[in-house]
Amino acid sequence: MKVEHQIRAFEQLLKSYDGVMPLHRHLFAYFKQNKQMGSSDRRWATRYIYSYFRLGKALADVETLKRLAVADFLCNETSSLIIANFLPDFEAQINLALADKIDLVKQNFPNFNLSQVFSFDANLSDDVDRSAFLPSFFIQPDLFIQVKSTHIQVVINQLQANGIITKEIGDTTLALPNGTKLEQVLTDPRLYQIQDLSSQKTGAYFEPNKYDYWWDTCAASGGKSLLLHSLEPNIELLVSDIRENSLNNLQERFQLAGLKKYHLKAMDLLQNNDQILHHYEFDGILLDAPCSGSGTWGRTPEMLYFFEQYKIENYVKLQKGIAANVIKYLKKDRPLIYMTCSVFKAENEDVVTYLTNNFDLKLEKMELIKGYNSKADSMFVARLIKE
Ligand SMILES: C[S@@+](CC[C@H](N)C(=O)[O-])C[C@H]1O[C@@H](n2cnc3c(N)ncnc32)[C@H](O)[C@@H]1O
Repeated sequence: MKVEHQIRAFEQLLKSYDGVMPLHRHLFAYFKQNKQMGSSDRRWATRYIYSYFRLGKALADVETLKRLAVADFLCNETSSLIIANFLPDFEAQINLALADKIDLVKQNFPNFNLSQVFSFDANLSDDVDRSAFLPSFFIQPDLFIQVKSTHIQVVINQLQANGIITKEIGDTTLALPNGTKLEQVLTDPRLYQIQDLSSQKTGAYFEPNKYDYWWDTCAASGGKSLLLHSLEPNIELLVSDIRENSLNNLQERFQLAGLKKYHLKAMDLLQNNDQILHHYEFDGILLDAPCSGSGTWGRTPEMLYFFEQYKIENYVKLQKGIAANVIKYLKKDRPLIYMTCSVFKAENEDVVTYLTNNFDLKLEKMELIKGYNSKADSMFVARLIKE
């Protein structure tokens, strides 16, 4: 395929995308509309546009296609027509270690500044290691699944029989290459749950007791509820979310996992819900809050390019507002588990400080679970006890 053809396909795709919808959804719609693009065209256009956004705001003054060549060089271990055409001297270096590739780019583009890849540096939680976090955007994260320890060997066998490189992480977690089509390989969907590694690690903060009644306040399709249930199968749950359709998905997942003891309510937790909830008292509350998602931008690198700073404050208002409305339904001495998939201090440690300063809550422990060294997302979790 000629490079001109790939360039045209990339430029048209880039022009068509405004950052409003997630890039993977845009690509799905775009390829559906552009049926003349064959599978190879689609694959290259996808690789190029993801590489392009992984560069964030770095080298903004460099011409688009040259910038794409730098991005594609940093993000891939195989060459491309774009690299061969626009950075021919780099082509032979495609298999260098990432740190060496970054050095090579710096030597050739003195304006290259890693901190412009993620241009919200000043907002990061304190213990993010910038020197590991920033280059992590050039590496595609893995796909993680949680599997019951009793089934893990069956699952590994099925994956390996299909030639899928499988990394075992602990007794119940597997890391797989991103894009693995699990439903085509694993015949029984009850055997596994897709859940990021850091998300799985938040479970260590839940500490439920047998027969507890917990509330998953922002349940979406139920990832954290399923994690809680895997830790304590006797638990009873109230699950809620403002989005009714996400709760439909949750019901399917609960059925597959055999989670039966639950009640479901679609609720806007910024409103007063006393009419519905006045008699409720929970042994634990999960608040997996709506957030910027900045800990997951390795999977959605378009956000490095399109996210706007002012949005952080909007999320903080949501987080504080929802927390303020749910705490009163928590029993004394029991935990509120506050979580985000953000790496921003304002959404994490600062919200915790707000909660301990304004409510009868004491911080037991908190952590920014760093995924950037494990090809995973980063998450924040805090365990706060009602006094
Ligand atoms: C980070 S997601 C939750 C992910 C989920 N817990 C999981 O593990 O898959 C945050 C959720 O908060 C919900 N949400 C946003 N605003 C809300 C509100 N005002 N009241 C209730 N839920 C809200 C969103 O619909 C979204 O599903």
